[in-house]
Amino acid sequence: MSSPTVLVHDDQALLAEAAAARLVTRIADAQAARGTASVVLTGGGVGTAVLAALAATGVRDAVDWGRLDMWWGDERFLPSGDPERNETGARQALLDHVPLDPARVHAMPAADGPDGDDPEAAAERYAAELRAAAGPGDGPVPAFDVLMLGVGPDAHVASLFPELPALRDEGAVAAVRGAPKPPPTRISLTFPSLRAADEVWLLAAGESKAKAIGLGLAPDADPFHVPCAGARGRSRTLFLLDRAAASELPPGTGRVTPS
Ligand SMILES: O=C1O[C@H](COP(=O)(O)O)[C@@H](O)[C@H](O)[C@H]1O
Repeated sequence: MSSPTVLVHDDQALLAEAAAARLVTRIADAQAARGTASVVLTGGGVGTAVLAALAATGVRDAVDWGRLDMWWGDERFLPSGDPERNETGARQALLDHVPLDPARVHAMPAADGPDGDDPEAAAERYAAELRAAAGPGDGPVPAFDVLMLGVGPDAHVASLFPELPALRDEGAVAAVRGAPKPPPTRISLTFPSLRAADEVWLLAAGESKAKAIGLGLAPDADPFHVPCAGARGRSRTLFLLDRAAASELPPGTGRVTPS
């Protein structure tokens, strides 16, 4: 697992634009090297802003959208098209505006999907889809090129909330019940799946995230209590922050301030 690097931008708008530009480069590099790329999307304010920034930038044409797999780190277990679903936000912000191959858009099952209102079965279905896409050298999930995560004020990432059993789930995908943030029922990649990504990017903006980010970067943080401390990429972990979210970093945290 990689140690985090912290990058601080002036505000959320700049953070979203910079992350979008970074994402284009990372996808284009992977496609140049292997012919294909895979990205894991997040819901939440900054995650959706990054997708909207990507849709708005001319350099989006540097991506071969037909050779990109899109996955999700978590989903609110609601009916298809519900405005609270992370998928709905991602489609509106980006996916409806670029020529993706629909077969490579791997949305998590909805509560009115093939498994009905059964999040455990839906989680197992998504795990099977991930397993089927994994390469020979991979584990139970593909080696994603980039996995993005929003960070909640309680330090949750994906739908891994502090002290819930999903944090200790050794499978690839967990059903989550009793989430403190609505809706209570969700589906989430587990820590082992998040850590399969080559690069993990944690995105946070605003003062309400400062404490969680500070705790997540503390050297002795326990991911069971501070989930964002447990999300790390194999090659690289980036904390992409705005100034407000970076206002409570632990003393001695190295940071890069590009703007
Ligand atoms: O519920 C969720 O929240 C987080 C963070 O959202 P934010 O609006 O506070 O940035 C998000 O990353 C996650 O995917 C989502 O399901």
